[in-house]
This record gives sequence, C-alpha cells and structure tokens, in this order.
Amino acid sequence: MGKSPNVYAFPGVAELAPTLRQYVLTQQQASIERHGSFRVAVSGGSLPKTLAQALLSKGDGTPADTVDFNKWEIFFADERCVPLDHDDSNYKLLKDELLDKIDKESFGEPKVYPIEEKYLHDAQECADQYEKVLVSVFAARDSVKLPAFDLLLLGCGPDGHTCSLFPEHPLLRETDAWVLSISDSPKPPPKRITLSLPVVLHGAKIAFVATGAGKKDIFKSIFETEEGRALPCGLVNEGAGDKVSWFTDNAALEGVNVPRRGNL
Ligand SMILES: O=C1O[C@H](COP(=O)(O)O)[C@@H](O)[C@H](O)[C@H]1O
Repeated sequence: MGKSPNVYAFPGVAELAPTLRQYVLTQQQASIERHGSFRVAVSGGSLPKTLAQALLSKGDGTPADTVDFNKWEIFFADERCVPLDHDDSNYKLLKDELLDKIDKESFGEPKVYPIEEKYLHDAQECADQYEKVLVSVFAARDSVKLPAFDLLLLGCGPDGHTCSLFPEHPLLRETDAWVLSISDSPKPPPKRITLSLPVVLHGAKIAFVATGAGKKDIFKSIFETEEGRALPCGLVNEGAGDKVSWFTDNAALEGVNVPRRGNL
C-alpha cells in the first residue's frame, strides 16, 4: 500500500468534533449520491460520545452541513454478546450517547441494525446471524465478495485492537467470513462478534477516532515500529493506506513521529 493514512490532530475533542462532522458529512453526501443511502459501521468504547459531539450540533443549516439521518443505515463494527440494555452493549452506548438524542423531526431517524438477542447464548450463531443481516442489505453473498461500508468509524484500544480484533489473535487471519465470533476476548466481556479485517479494509473510508494521553504509547508503536504495524490498527493502516484517517489530539500524539495534516 503506497499511500499513508491521514492523521489530523487537534488540541482536544471540542476542536476535533467540527472536523469529524465535516468529514462524516462529506462521506454522507458522496454515498447518497452513489447509491441513495449511507452505510456506516460504528464501534463502541470512546467513539459514540465523540461522534455525538460531532453530529448533534446544529450546523450552519446548509445542505452540506446537515445530517440526513433518514438515509443512514447503522451497523456495529463489533458488539459484545450481552443484552441490548446491558451496560457492556455497544448498541446501548450508541443509543444513550447519540440515537436517543437525535432531533428526529429536524434530522430524521437512522435505520439501526443491532444484534439479535435470541442468539446471545452462542457467539458463533450471533456472528452468523449478523452476517446474514449484512448479506440481506449488501446483496446476496454469492454476488458480493465483501460488504462495502461507506464509512467505518473505529476506535483504537490501548493494546492496538480495533473492532474486536485483538493483537496476535487467530481471527486476524480469517479471510472467508464477514462477521466473526470471539469467546476469549482479552478485554471483557469475553464473548463478542466483530467484522473481519478484510471487511474493514474493503470499506470506502475508515476513520479512527482516538484521543487522550492514554493512547500515546500505542500510537508511538503503531506509527513508528514494525511490531506496531502488525497490530490490528497497524494492519488497517497498512492494508487501507490513504482511505484511512485518524482523528486524534495533541495529547495522544505527543512525541509520536508521524506527519499531521492541517485540513481535510
Ligand atoms: O472493547 C472495545 O474497545 C475498543 C476501543 O475502545 P476505546 O474506549 O479505547 O475507544 C472499541 O473500539 C470497541 O468497539 C469496543 O468493543
């Protein structure tokens, strides 16, 4: 992969949010023009709060700065196998931070695809069923090799994991299934489902949103070392190149030797 990811650094989340908004709305516009909807995969962790800060602001009222939630189809980049009202649920997190706060009269309502609770007892079944959902939305499995998300909004864990793809885990080598199950996640809860690495890499655009001094060490590793390039986030950088953008802050990038971009 010749081209490098784009790294954007801001003083803090308050300054990052407007640029993240602009970036997401540019992808929204392009996707609606391409196929009439905006298919987004979102992570849990710290992402939903920052995303909400970006999307819930009123904007300047122009079409280019308006979130058209009626056209959004929201999927989960990873999910924990817990009930949807459980505190560990990525769906609950997104609902609490963003979905419940949308002014639906003004900005519409996204179609959201959570996991189905009836399959929670079996993580593999949960993954298989979620893959079926993707098949139904992204066309029959036979005619589409991989689902093409318009945008994946991802986090970066302090160990370099993204989605529920953890460092050195055999799931990183999976090339067939679109959605994988994990029953031994190093970070609790242990049972989860996750998009596979090829599905992530196939997205039209991939944005990491990760801020704070707690990310400094892992950023140094990902952007400066061979070992870091083999971590899940590093593999996304390597595999998707300039389709990838990092929205981060000065605290996370302190002492990290990576070129930063000023504007989108
Ligand atoms: O467990 C998870 O962690 C990652 C990273 O979370 P963060 O709090 O460091 O942003 C998150 O992206 C993933 O969706 C979640 O399941």
